[in-house]
Amino acid sequence: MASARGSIVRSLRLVGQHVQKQQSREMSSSSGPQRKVAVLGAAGGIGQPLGLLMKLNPLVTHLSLYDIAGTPGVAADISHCNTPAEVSGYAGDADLGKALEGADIVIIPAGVPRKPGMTRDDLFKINAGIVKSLCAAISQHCPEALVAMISNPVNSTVPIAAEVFKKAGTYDPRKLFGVTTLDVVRARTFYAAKKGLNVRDVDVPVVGGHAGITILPLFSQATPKKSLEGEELDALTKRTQDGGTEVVQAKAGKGSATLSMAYAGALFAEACLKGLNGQKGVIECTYVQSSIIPELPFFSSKVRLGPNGVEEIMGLGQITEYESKALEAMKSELASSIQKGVDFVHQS
Ligand SMILES: NC(=O)c1ccc[n+]([C@@H]2O[C@H](COP(=O)([O-])OP(=O)(O)OC[C@H]3O[C@@H](n4cnc5c(N)ncnc54)[C@H](O)[C@@H]3O)[C@@H](O)[C@H]2O)c1
Ligand SMILES: O=C(O)C[C@H](O)C(=O)O
Repeated sequence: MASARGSIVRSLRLVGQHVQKQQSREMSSSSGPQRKVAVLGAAGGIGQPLGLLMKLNPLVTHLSLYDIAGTPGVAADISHCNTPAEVSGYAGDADLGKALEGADIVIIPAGVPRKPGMTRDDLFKINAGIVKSLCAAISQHCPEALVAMISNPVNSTVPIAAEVFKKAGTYDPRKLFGVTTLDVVRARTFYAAKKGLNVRDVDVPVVGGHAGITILPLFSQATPKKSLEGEELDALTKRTQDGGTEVVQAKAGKGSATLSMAYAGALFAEACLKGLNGQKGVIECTYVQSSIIPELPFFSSKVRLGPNGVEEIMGLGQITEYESKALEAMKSELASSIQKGVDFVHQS
């Protein structure tokens, strides 16, 4: 009897804690700034779980879900979660303006994913056009928004977005990002597992771009610091670079990373929201217009985020000979992917 009463008291206490947490979340959301986040490609493999994670984020007050089809259903479903963000679903070109109007952040996972045997660059033919038309709409309806590009090939789709914005006269390089957070998420996971560390304590900067050898994890700067060299370093570097292919092969024709990408995209969007809201010390690796490697006008490195997007692009820090060789090796591929994106906008 006494133990039954004890367990009822414990359950009531847990319910009380849950309600308190919920209330404090609602207060922080209703007392904080109004923030509209738009997801373009919201009915897709990434878009759906990403929409869900953004609905759970207390910094989001309005979630706008856009796709060419299917979004009313996704929006109705997500809107039933008892968190404060208001949810709207928009489907089709005619609704794109409404989906974007007033957005603070636009996240773009629209476009086709890889199948086994394909490179990310094989997606260029289809995704370049999709990104171009979505970015034209952004420059018309929410030119001040931060734009977080997930659609592949990121190494080219970000330069495409930049050129579209330049043409429209709305380009602000501080507000355009290629989302490379999944590379960081993978590097942290693989490093923690290899070194027997608690993954929550681990960080690994990843620089360069987002395809094969252009992905360069800087394990020499990983924290907590553990010795990593020779074959072990090679294997971990390669696994991080091939993380996307590992998932594509495991899914065997049913697409590429969606759930881990939604998680990574939500982490990145939250960092952008914190920066917009004036939180200090928000640092993420992301692919942005950069001059730290002169021959690569876009490059991913640690970036400090703030109320205007990019506040500071941090240098590479001290890198090892191994990393410096890998950096040299990626340059021509990354430079030509960037140029391919630029040319696409000017030739089409
Ligand atoms: N940056 C990264 O780390 C990373 C990680 C994983 C996947 N990706 C990329 O993200 C993209 C999406 O992947 P997915 O698995 O979600 O694909 P998916 O096919 O499941 O979903 C894509 C969605 O985009 C929509 N879409 C197509 N054209 C559109 C348009 N003009 N406007 C709005 N929506 C449009 C489709 O209707 C679909 O719902 C792919 O290009 C993939 O390679 C990037
Ligand atoms: O690998 C892909 O095609 C998707 C994505 O870029 C990833 O890294 O998982």
